[in-house]
Amino acid sequence: MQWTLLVPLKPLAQAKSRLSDTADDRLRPGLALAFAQDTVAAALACAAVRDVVVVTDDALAARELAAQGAAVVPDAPRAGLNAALDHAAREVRARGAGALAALNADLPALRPRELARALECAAAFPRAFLADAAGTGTTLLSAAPDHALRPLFGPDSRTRHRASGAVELLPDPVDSVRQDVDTGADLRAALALGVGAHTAAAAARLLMAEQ
Ligand SMILES: Nc1nc2c(ncn2[C@@H]2O[C@H](COP(=O)(O)OP(=O)(O)OP(=O)(O)O)[C@@H](O)[C@H]2O)c(=O)[nH]1
Ligand SMILES: C=C(OP(=O)(O)O)C(=O)O
Repeated sequence: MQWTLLVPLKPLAQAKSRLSDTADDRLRPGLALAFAQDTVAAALACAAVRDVVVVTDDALAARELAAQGAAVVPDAPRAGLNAALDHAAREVRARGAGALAALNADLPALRPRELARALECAAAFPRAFLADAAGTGTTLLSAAPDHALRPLFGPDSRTRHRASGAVELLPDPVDSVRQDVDTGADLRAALALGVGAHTAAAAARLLMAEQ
């Protein structure tokens, strides 16, 4: 099965607010963009992915991610993450997309093969999801062709996605797909897994600023 991935991204100036004790206002937007660039690069390199559609209103991120090969859908509802995903899912389905998955933009250690493994498991179910490394959230939510995505991201989304009937995926280790970065500790965990080039450069700038 070939997938269309929806990658939602907040305006960079507001993104990753929980990283404010790790990266100040001058560095945090660049860090959020770097996470998204590494996420999109790995997604585009995944053999199971047909296309990557970034859902954002951020002009700089839209330009940079389009240059990598992603399509961009504006966050027209401007009513939060789930509304943005619902809107983008309708748009891409109207243009003929089949299997869909929402994938967070904060997965800087993402490995194409691990993403392929998670999507391969997801292909067996109408709707499925992958829990994040912390165990309470969700990094990926999938919908087979002809099934609505029905995103329920946010606090305790693992429980909410399960309660909605989505099947929890338990693939062989896919740590890089689960390791979202919300906090400084998450960033250290992602760096230990091995991040993409954009995040490596942004993390080096963080270290320089600390000295
Ligand atoms: N398009 C769009 N994306 C969103 C919105 N809210 C969150 N996202 C994205 O959804 C994904 C998961 O969100 P979070 O992990 O909470 O990221 P965040 O909102 O930047 O982080 P915090 O500010 O710390 O809550 C990230 O890729 C965000 O950029 C929204 O309102 N619109
Ligand atoms: C929006 C989510 O991400 P986070 O927990 O990283 O805020 C979620 O897990 O549903």
